Amino acid sequence: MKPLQSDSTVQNNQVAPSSLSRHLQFLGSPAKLHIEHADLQSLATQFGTPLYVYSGAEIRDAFQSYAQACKGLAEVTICYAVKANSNIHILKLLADEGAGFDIVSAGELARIIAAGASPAKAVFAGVGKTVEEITYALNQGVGCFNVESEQEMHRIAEVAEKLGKPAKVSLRVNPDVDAKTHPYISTGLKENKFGISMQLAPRVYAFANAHPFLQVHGIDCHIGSQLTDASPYFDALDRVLALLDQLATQGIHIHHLDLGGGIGIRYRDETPPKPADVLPKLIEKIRHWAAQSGRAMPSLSFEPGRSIVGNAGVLLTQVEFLKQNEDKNFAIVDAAMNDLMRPAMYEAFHGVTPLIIEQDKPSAVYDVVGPVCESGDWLARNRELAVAPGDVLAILSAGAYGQTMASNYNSRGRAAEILIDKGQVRLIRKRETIEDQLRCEQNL
Ligand SMILES: Cc1ncc(COP(=O)(O)O)c(C=O)c1O
Ligand SMILES: N[C@@H](CCCC[NH3+])C(=O)O
Repeated sequence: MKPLQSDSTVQNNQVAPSSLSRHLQFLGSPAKLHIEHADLQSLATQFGTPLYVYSGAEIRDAFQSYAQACKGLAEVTICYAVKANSNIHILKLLADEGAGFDIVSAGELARIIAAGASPAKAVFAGVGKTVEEITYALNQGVGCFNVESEQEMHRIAEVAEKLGKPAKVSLRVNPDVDAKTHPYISTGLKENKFGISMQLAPRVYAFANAHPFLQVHGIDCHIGSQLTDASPYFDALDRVLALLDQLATQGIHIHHLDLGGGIGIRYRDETPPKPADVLPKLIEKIRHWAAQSGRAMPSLSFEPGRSIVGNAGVLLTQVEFLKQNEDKNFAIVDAAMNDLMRPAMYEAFHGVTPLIIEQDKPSAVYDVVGPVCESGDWLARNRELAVAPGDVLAILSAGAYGQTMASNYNSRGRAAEILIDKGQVRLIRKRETIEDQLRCEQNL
């Protein structure tokens, strides 16, 4: 295959070494990619591709980086955002580490229950909670609803009254700050659908405070995802604290702050802040505010998703064909946009590397594309890769919003998932079969 002229858009070599994490390393000669001590090529041979593989140690380390950043500073619960990766074995691992959970649907609540976690440690966000979802959550004893509209507050009150079960509520406020991230994953601007405006919040709190079946628990604010700059967190916190002062003058006292998730990860060359860079400073600001206004320090929670699991996972995919059209080379692989939606949806960058680095193997510049019938079905563009048909590639930083955003488009089954943890290789989700896909449409 003729190598293309390299230009500045070409990603030289297969992988930005910085995207390889502590538990994802090339070992041996020839260099083979490993997660902890498991050889990924052997896993691809044993379990087939496409295959998601996660490092339990990486997930634990990432979770502990949050827990340690807050240790001794305040009463803090880290509520892992289930939408990032909702495999029940990963949820169990995190529950065992002490995580609470941020959920957005009855399905996510059912998953944490299946994982053996306590619903009381779950906060339920989302702009469109149905009566059925609210009923289920109250019956299961969900910790708190993060309420996103006045209408939703009324609905929760009605359901709670009907069931005779008081509901704990926090308002998710929209602070109208720019999280400086991709517009599709910014959530804290007034043009976004999320949260209640600062202007409306006092009225909704007053309603909740007066209702016999609502218990005002706290305030919640999540401004967006893949944040690489910490300053929007501080802007949002300033606005939240100002609102709390205003509410206090109405006799509404808030004792819990949920500051959301959103800390980014390195996909290519980003330098996102670490929890230890951000959380202690946020906590210090809250402590200072509480001391100045003569209040007790509130309890806190954070809702990280991507930064817990993103760099703990890779997607393994086999090269089926190398193809050349005009002046473009394609590496056609067996994973596609239905397995990893992020490139098609956000033009997101993911590092790519062959699992085995063979010296002297000729390289060329490829677009790595899947078999789905869409021109947008690409996983990586303009990458210099030394590959041949049959080789297996790792798509890096695929642990968050990978499998959870997967679909059956083109009637493709979802990939299998493997967790490497404490020296063991565990299949944590079977590959979806054609029969699995047909089940909901047959024998009706
Ligand atoms: C309400 C809420 N909390 C937490 C998260 C987790 O965000 P991230 O994965 O960026 O940490 C999200 C997703 O952006 C969210 O919508
Ligand atoms: N799906 C997004 C993140 C969305 C965050 C949810 N509010 C991504 O893949 O980056």
